[in-house]
Amino acid sequence: MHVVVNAAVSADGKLSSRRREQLAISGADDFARVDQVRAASDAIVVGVGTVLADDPHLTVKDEDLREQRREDGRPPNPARVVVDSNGRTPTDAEILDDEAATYVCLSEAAPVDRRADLADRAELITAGDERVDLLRAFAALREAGLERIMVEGGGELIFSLFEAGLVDELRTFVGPNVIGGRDAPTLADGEGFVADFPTLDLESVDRLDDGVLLTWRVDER
Ligand SMILES: NC(=O)C1=CN([C@@H]2O[C@H](COP(=O)(O)OP(=O)(O)OC[C@H]3O[C@@H](n4cnc5c(N)ncnc54)[C@H](O)[C@@H]3O)[C@@H](O)[C@H]2O)C=CC1
Ligand SMILES: Nc1nc(O)c(N)c(N[C@@H]2O[C@H](COP(=O)(O)O)[C@@H](O)[C@H]2O)n1
Repeated sequence: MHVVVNAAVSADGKLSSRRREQLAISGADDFARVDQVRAASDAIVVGVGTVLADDPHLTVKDEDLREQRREDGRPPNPARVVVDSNGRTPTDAEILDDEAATYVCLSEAAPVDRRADLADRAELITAGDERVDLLRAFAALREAGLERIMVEGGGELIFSLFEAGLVDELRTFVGPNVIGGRDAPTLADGEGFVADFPTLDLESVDRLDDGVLLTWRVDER
C-alpha cells in the first residue's frame, strides 16, 4: 500500500479558517493537479470532520481522466473512504451517492441505527473500540484491493496517520494567503508530537499558481 497525503495550506499553515468552512486555497492549476492524483488513486480518504465541514464529492472532475481509468479497466472514480468513529456521516452526504464506491470506517462505538442507515449506501469497516484504529482500517482497505491511497484531510486525520506511521508521501500546496487563528485547523492537529517527530525528505519544489507545491517523502520510523 502507498499512502499520499495531499492538502492545501495558507502561507501560515492553515487548512481553513476558524469557521472551518471550505476555502479554496489552491488555484486552477493546483486543482487540476489534485484531479490527476485522484485519478491515479484507488481510494480517496477523508475524516468525518471534512465531510461535515465541506460535504465533498471526492470524484475525478476531468472526463478525459475518468475515460482513461475506464480504458485501464478501472471504475471511472476511485473509491471514497470516510474515517468516522461514531457514524456521523449524514445519509445525504455527497460521498454516499452512486458516482463511486464508498467505505465508511467505524469504531465499535457507532450506534446500531447509524450503521443501518450507512450500510444501505456504503461498505462498512469496523476497527477500534471508541475511535477508528487506522492500522486495522487501512489493512481492511488493502484486503479490499485498494493499494494506492490519497488522503485529503483534515488535520485531525492527517496527524493520526503520521502517528500510526501510515504516511509514505506528503504533498502540500502552500497558497498566497494568511488565515491565522489559534482555532483554525492546520495540516496536522490532534495531540501533536513532543518527541520522535516524523521527518521528511524534500523531493521537489515547484511553483504553481501563485504558490508552491512541496513534495516530501516520509522517513521510516
Ligand atoms: N485545505 C485543504 O486541503 C483541506 C481542508 N480541510 C479542512 O479541514 C477541516 C476539517 O478537518 P478536521 O476538523 O481536522 O477533521 P478531519 O477531517 O480530520 O476528521 C476528524 C474526525 O475523524 C474522526 N476520526 C475517527 N478516527 C480517527 C482517528 N484515528 N484519528 C483522527 N480522527 C479520527 C473523528 O471523528 C475526528 O473528529 C475543515 O475545515 C476542512 O475544510 C479538509 C481537507 C483538505
Ligand atoms: N487541494 C485542495 N485545495 C484546496 O484549496 C481545498 N480547499 C481542498 N479541499 C479538499 O477538496 C475536497 C472537495 O472535493 P470535491 O471538489 O467536493 O470533490 C474538500 O473536502 C477537501 O478535502 N483541496
